[in-house]
Amino acid sequence: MPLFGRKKKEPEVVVAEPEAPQLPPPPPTDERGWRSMEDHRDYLLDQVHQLPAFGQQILDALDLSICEDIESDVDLPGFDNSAMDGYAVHFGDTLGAAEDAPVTLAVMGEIAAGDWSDEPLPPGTAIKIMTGAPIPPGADAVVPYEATDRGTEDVRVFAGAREGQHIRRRGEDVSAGDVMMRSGARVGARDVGLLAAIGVDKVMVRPRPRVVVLATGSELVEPGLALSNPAQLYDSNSYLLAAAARAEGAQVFRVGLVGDDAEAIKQAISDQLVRADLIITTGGVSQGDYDVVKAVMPELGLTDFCEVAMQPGKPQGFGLIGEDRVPMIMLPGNPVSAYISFEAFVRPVIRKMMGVEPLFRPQVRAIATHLLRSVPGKKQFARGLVTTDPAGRRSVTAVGGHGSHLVSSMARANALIVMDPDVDHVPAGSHVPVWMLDEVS
Ligand SMILES: Nc1nc2c(c(=O)[nH]1)N[C@H]1C(S)=C(S)[C@@H](COP(=O)(O)OP(=O)(O)OC[C@H]3O[C@@H](n4cnc5c(N)ncnc54)[C@H](O)[C@@H]3O)O[C@H]1N2
Ligand code: MOO
Repeated sequence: MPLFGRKKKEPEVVVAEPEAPQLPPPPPTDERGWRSMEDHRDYLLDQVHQLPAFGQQILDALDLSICEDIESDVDLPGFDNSAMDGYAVHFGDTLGAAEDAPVTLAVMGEIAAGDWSDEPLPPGTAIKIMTGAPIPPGADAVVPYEATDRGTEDVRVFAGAREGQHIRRRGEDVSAGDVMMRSGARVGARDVGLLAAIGVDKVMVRPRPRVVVLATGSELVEPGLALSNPAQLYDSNSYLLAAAARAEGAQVFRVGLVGDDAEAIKQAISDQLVRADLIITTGGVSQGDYDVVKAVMPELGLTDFCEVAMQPGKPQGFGLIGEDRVPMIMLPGNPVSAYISFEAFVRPVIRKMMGVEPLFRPQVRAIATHLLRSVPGKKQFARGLVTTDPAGRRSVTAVGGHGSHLVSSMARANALIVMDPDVDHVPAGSHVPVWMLDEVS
């Protein structure tokens, strides 16, 4: 065979199939195939991100998380000024003044709040001064009107003044360069006042997440309308979740109801993607023949349906939906399950998006007023009513039963009693962990 006539073999080019996008590997499960509440929560938190900060007018920044340290450019007060309506004087001129031995001083004029003059106050004289007006050079005390005869040409002073009395000093409240707010703090009403006082009109904050809330279920009816048969019921979940999300600071769009119809659900979710940072649905995530959410959502994005070792709230769904991978949390339909799932999963997600700490409800301890029973193998969330005695000791009483449909006892509760999967009961008089639902954090 001619040496040079042999054709070199072309190396075979192997083109790798592009990998289909996937959610990160889910957390481990137990022998029943269930995950822990904490693992599922952390799995969701890992897949959502803080929203980018933007400049917001201070009043509209209320309740949002600030993303910059705010240093004051100014002193507060910005100048020495009077704390009283009265007369600025040299305190030495008033020594020994008394009701029966007044000191008389010539009045040089008047200074109102907002007036400014470099003119020093001559010794032996006084000048009328209003609250907030600048102290003239040389003056070192203010005598309030009540200790004078309120004279306009001359004034009689009936009490000796102390050096510096009723003078508010420049910088005694804030010095230029002081840090007023730290990045990560939540802007409260008093912060808004302080920001305005130092002349700041806009701050960098994380926005309110736009949260779309949608209920699924053909049996549901909008409150205010008539039920057309006894098997129908009012949609309470979308209101409950919308209210809970709004209370956390989200900008909520409550879309309302969609029936158990695959096309209608796909259409409704697709329509909402454009305005959502987070979508929350309820219903249709369990094993039922009409649990359509679970069936159709994989067509719209990356999804994860699972069972969590908790009660209520066992069936859960999560997705990153559409081209923009909008996070979607699909909660169970039972109203108590939906709410407890909100507390366990949605609230921390909203807080992460807003950059608000702490992400989780602080777990505090309360004394059980009676025997509490739990279902071992699941983290149990019972509805509780916590009372606090004058010494600050909390006691908790369960309200209602464990049923996930008991909405009235949920409304009466102010706490969730948390019993870990290894707990089957808590004796009366023992401490039990609770999440306080109405405390602002
Ligand atoms: N065979 C099984 N059945 C069920 C299981 C299971 O593991 N195997 N899990 C149960 C658990 S736990 C829960 S929680 C529910 C969750 O079911 P879905 O998410 O599919 O919810 P639905 O079936 O749509 O509704 C359940 C229940 O809640 C009422 N509901 C629904 N939406 C609303 C609303 N917006 N407002 C008020 N009430 C609502 C609905 O009428 C049903 O009564 O599944 C169990 N079944
Ligand atoms: O988890 Mo279901 O939420 O037990 O009623």
